Amino acid sequence: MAKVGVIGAGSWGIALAKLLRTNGNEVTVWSIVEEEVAMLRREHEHIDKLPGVKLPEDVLFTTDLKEAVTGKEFLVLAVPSVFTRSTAKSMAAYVTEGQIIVCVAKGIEEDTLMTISDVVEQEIPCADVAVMCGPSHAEEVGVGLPTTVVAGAKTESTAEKIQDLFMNEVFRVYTSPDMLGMELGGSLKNVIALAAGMADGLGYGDNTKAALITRGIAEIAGLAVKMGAKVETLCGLTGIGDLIVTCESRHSRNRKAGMLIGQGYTMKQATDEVKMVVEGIYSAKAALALAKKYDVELPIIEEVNKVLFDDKPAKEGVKDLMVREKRVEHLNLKWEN
Ligand SMILES: NC(=O)c1ccc[n+]([C@@H]2O[C@H](COP(=O)([O-])OP(=O)(O)OC[C@H]3O[C@@H](n4cnc5c(N)ncnc54)[C@H](O)[C@@H]3O)[C@@H](O)[C@H]2O)c1
Ligand SMILES: O=P(O)(O)OC[C@H](O)CO
Repeated sequence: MAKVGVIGAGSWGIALAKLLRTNGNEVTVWSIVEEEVAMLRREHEHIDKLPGVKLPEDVLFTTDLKEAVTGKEFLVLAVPSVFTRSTAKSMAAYVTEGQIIVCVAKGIEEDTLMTISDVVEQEIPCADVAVMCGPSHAEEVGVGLPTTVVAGAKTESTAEKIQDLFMNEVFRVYTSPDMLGMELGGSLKNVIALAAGMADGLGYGDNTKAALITRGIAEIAGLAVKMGAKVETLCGLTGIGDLIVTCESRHSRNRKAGMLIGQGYTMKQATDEVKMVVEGIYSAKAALALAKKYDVELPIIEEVNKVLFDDKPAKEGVKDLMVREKRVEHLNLKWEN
């Protein structure tokens, strides 16, 4: 049994807090939002973001970051990516050497183009910073449906500690040394999910969706591998696995936002309707900036940016993808004759 602080009380933080308590750990959940903590103390349930998922009565809730961080062997950082730096900065005063921080948010910092784990490491250099991601919607983890994820860390021993902490008969955790590949897969899939949602909103079919998923992973892998990630990671749970779930699931926030945009909502109207964080909107610009920096073509992600930020109708975006200059499927495959 370990002492764990879950930092962030949105749907993912709450689902993981329940899982960690079920595994026998002592769990304290922190939120910056006072009303949220009051509601969680009263209801033992996040009635807005994860309704129907009751937390054991002995899970503690606090707005005091010092209380949530001090003396915990593991800190699970579950705030949306835009709040990662500010939250890590505030945590830094209380974190001590060797505490393991498991980053579970998915994003790329827009100004610096840094991954979440790099941001946390910059703000809290004494911590052992790791990541955990994969195809895992809070709504399903919260009710114990079989789920698989990957724990990535700089050392095998840390990855295995995280594996042991979270793993149970309905939550299978693999390990990986490729944190970069995991984080890029997890962040960039959200941008493709917006495109998949737009296709749904436009009334397009399964062929369109399959095309977006497969050409989407080709875009993600092309960029990620050029940045130093391993191709195996993009073929695994945190690459194609997470992309499939986010493009297909009724729980997907990014797909839902895209669908509403495809139906004619503005970006603001769509995110207001979804209510939970739509990370792909933040990662879209960062992805384009990375593509420029690493000289990689990202046609789907480029069109998503135009729809989100230049008011281009989604239908025109799809058409422009279809009539791009003709080409081979894989640039590295050549005819021998
Ligand atoms: N929900 C999922 O199924 C899921 C699964 C895997 C990964 N993730 C990732 O986890 C992260 C969190 O997602 P979520 O779905 O829990 O989000 P959410 O929208 O449900 O929750 C957001 C939470 O952030 C916190 N918050 C609000 N303002 C803040 C501030 N100024 N500073 C710090 N914290 C603040 C609050 O606790 C709020 O409830 C995202 O990066 C998401 O991609 C989510
Ligand atoms: O699928 P979404 O858009 O809800 O994103 C949340 C998580 O990244 C799912 O793995």
